[in-house]
Amino acid sequence: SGSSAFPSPGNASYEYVVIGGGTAGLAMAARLAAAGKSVAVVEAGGWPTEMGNLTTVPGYAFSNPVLAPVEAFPSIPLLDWELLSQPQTGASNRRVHYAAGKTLGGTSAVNTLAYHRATKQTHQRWASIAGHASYTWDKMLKFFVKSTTLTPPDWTKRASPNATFTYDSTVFCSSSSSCGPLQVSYSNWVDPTSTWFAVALKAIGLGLSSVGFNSGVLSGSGAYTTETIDPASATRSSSQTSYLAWALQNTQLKVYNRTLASKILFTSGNKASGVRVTTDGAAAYTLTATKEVILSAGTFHSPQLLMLSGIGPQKLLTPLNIPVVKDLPGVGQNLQDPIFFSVQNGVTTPSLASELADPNRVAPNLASYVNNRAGPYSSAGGYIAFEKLPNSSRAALSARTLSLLATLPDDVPEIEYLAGSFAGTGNGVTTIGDLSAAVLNPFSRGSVTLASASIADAPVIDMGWLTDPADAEVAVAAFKRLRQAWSAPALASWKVGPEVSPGAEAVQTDEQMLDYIRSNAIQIWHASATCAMGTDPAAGAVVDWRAKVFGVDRLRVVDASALPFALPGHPQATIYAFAEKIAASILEGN
Ligand SMILES: Cc1cc2nc3c(=O)[nH]c(=O)nc-3n(C[C@H](O)[C@H](O)[C@H](O)COP(=O)(O)OP(=O)(O)OC[C@H]3O[C@@H](n4cnc5c(N)ncnc54)[C@H](O)[C@@H]3O)c2cc1C
Repeated sequence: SGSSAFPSPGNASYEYVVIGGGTAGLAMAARLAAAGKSVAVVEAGGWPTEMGNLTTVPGYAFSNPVLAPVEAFPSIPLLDWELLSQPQTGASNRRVHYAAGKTLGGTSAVNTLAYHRATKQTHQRWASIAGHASYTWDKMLKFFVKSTTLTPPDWTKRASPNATFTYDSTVFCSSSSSCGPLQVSYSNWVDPTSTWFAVALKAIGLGLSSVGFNSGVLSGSGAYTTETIDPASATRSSSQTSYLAWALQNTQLKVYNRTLASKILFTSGNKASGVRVTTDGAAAYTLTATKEVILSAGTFHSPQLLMLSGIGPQKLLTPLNIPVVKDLPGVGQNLQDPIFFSVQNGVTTPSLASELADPNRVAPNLASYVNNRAGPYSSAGGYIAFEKLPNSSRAALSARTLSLLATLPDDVPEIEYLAGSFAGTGNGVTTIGDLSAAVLNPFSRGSVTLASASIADAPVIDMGWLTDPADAEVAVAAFKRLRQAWSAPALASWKVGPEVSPGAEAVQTDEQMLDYIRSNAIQIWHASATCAMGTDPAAGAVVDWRAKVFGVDRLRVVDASALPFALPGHPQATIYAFAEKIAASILEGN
């Protein structure tokens, strides 16, 4: 079926073959196809709507069972790779399920929708590590702009006391011709708990930002974050609903979904020449790439595919009898995974979680969503704040930790605070307010390695949580900040009863705090840098500034794995912009 966008399985040839129809992969594929290139995208999963409304309705984003970070996690094979980590030696030896989207849209179809950008000096740091000025904020801004369309907040629907704010629209497109497919807007409902958390965070010094978190400034304030929500329908905007939907209408892009890539093929001279794939587990075939193979399989699967194809640490490949195409020691190493943990109290207000859990609220909330695209179902939460720890917290840090933190640029926050909630526990309490802190710049390092030489076996994942003592010290300092925020006098009328978790009695000393964190911290789902960008492959870099893999030809890695380090905060905005940048670079002949 040569004219269909969804070709039948069988050998075929394209200029570009993109492995992974996820966040970065669909943006890459759409841009190359829009320029008239012949492009195929290979995606292991199907369509996110195979799980009904779960991936579509913003209110479900946080209650999606796919998020469960526990060993006994629910199986959702239509959406999730079902990855389970190695025991985390720094985190009570827990094995953790790590969600990763297995569907068109990839992880953009299962994430929790927060959209914001990194800081100006983060981009300067990226440019220095990549050895190329094109990663500076000023040079990257056009790609953030090109990937998105911003819709201002709908103040009628958001009508809620104390929840107005200002923001910077100049960092988004100004005319439809310069706008991109990803929809960025604000929830059409304000969770009352988040307005209280805004008060709490203000009490510890983090007032409301006047520009929001898309202008290259994060540290020192809170903000209602933009989200990847299409305001017209109040539904999730993923790379599938945005870039792919557009490309299917406007380009000749070919999509091989339910198709697993097992190996990148090379011709003599280490030139990538195509990809071995299988659709629905049937006979393998080859998609030839006459120009390039672009690997966008994500933080866990991009290094897996590189290693299965002979590119990686020789000492790991040889024992598995994988012929080495290129000994590249950094592949799968350098994994950086921010963790977060919370302090919880009963509170008097309803919240997103309690609204969705209350049987008496289902009918009115559904009516509001269906008829008016408003109410809790239209919302994915959204108050966050960033800071560098204040001097009062730094006083407790060791010299080593302080010197490690001093290697980060001045404007890079160390902690992110997130306002969340759970449905309540009885005793008259209907909502548990959940204030979390994330340690944004882990010094611990994890890895992705192989269990076998076969794609049938999941990659072996070790996030390395809290194995560097600096992360443990910063985590304890952040935990104390959470309690400071909760003890703000302004919250007295809102809080109900004693601290629910971990409990004021049970956790008092630094040691007890660290024990609690080791036993309860979870990932904030931002693992990255397993095929890190840099200039020196001997020092662990896997790709250069063009995202080209060192030591081979015609192969790039474009996704969260190619980021040089953990970005401060939520990465999807930057991953889309990164894909736009490399697509532009390819089209310019770089
Ligand atoms: C639960 C969760 C919540 C998150 N919340 C947020 C948030 O609120 N804001 C934010 O900014 N970020 C968030 N993130 C992080 C962000 O969504 C991811 O970092 C980002 O989507 C990763 O994009 P990617 O292109 O690297 O990979 P993905 O989007 O995961 O794409 C990889 C694609 O490759 C496919 N693939 C893999 N292996 C193969 C193979 N062998 N053959 C064929 N196809 C293959 C996968 O199925 C997938 O579609 C969240 C992540 C998770 C898991």
